[in-house]
Amino acid sequence: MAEHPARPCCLGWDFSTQQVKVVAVDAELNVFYEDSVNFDRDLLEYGTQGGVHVHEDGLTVTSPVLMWVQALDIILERMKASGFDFSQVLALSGAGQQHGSVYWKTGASGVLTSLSPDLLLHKQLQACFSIRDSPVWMDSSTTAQCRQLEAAVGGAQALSGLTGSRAYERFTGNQIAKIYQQNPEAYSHTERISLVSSFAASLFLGSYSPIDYSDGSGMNLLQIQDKVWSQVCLGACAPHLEEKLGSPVPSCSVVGAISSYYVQRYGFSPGCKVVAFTGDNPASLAGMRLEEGDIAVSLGTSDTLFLWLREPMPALEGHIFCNPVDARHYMALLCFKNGSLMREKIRDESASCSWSDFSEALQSTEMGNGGNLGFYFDVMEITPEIIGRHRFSAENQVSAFPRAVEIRALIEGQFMAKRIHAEALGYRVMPKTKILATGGASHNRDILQVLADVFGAPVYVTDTANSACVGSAYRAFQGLAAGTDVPFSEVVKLAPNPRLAATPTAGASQVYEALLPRYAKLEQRILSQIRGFRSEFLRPRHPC
Ligand SMILES: Nc1ncnc2c1ncn2[C@@H]1O[C@H](COP(=O)(O)OP(=O)(O)O)[C@@H](O)[C@H]1O
Ligand SMILES: O=C(CO)[C@@H](O)[C@H](O)COP(=O)(O)O
Repeated sequence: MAEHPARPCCLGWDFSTQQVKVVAVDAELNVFYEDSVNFDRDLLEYGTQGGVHVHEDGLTVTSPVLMWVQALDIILERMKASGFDFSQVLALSGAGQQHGSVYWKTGASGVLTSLSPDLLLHKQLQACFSIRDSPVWMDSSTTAQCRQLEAAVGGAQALSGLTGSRAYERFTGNQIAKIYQQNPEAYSHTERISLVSSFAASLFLGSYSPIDYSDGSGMNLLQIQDKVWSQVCLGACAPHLEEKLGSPVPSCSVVGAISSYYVQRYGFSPGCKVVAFTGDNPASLAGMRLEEGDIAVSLGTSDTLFLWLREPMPALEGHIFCNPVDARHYMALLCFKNGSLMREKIRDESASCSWSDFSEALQSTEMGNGGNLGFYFDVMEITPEIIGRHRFSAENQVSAFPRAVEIRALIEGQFMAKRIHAEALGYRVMPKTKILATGGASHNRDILQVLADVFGAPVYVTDTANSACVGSAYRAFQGLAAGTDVPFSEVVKLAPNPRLAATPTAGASQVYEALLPRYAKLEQRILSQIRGFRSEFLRPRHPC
């Protein structure tokens, strides 16, 4: 067993779509331990693809809740086997994929508070969930519930003004409403509903952790200005919901001390603090030390783009969340569902399953792709609501591209969409704009080059692409400093600065200034075709 010197630290966890990850960060903010468990590869028995099960209707998407628990067992056992000194952990915090929900069965809190240190968690929590397959952010089966919620509050804009977003299928309130409507018995046997983030925090606390304001903003239930549950939204979703959710708390709250289970089984100090867990995007904002004016682009399972905001400006597109590190401020977020899994599909089809062949294709093609543009949405996209693959040469619509052109069309299209939708929210790229990239695909320099070219701004990365994990560890340090009025920027002042990864190629701005309006126009054209098709298809048929 390797010996590790004593090193006081904080742990940062991330329960994301495809894996559970952890980092240990010392008092000088150096990351000295990293590990992850991948659901598809390391937990074959659950049979997930990309960490999820897509149901037969093509809309319902869930993950087995016990798989998440077992992944935590595996990582903790590995850390123990490697000689990790848990007694040095001062505090921990974490992140979860946003919007997903966990349904604790009546009586589960009793099991949580009396965990036996002799058994793994997943063995003890088997019977603790009234719904064993948790709906996750990729689910888009709740359109009816979304319309009901918007109608209850006076429309989409009214809901957005109140909760930061119009009704979105993946948002937790609509997911809860569907469960209540379709499975009222399971709902009535549920004593607590957690987000993935507060569920993970509960595992460490040995009792139910509250939901934090920032991840709570992704539910269509929280009034983002007053930071209380909206009674009208709760009432429109399901009965007795407030008591099942518990009261939300500021994101930097210490929610308690670690459960004695971890003290006895792994040697944590009983004084180790648990700081409220939050969503993976808010945690990334902390991990990247995002500043006002910067743009963060996360290239994980989903692609997201987010910004620091002083004033909320809720709109019909995009989301406003409470800021995870400064309770007075907000963050804006755009989410794109066809992110890494779409890139992997095109890699497998057009680059022999190899990222290096994929990169070569990007290197061998020109900026602007000779006027060839593509839209690649194998699953119904969130921003904008388009499905299918749509390719356009400089002249007209085409059904296929040569392999290398296909790859550049995918990546340029993904980044043009991000720029267009960010600008629709009022964001402008300025001469001093920095793009901070994170997530699995930020390892790929050629992808980052296209990002720099399309935005006409330099792209920076941090040493670890796990910004949600690192941000969680930083937030744990922030929790330790709570009550001392030390701002987050002060807590993370020793953290390494992001490194420059790509600068715009000469001539890029001319190429993309011309292409962006064309891409936006084609997007509108596809959207209106899809809307036309939908209304034709859904029009009530009168028997003649
Ligand atoms: N070299 C690479 N080029 C492009 N994409 C990559 C590369 N390495 C990993 N990825 C992508 O990173 C994704 C995982 O990203 P990650 O941020 O860890 O996801 P999540 O946090 O959502 O589980 C994988 O699905 C894979 O497609
Ligand atoms: O739905 C959203 C944000 O609104 C997603 O970004 C999820 O939070 C999943 O995150 P990753 O696992 O892709 O990081």
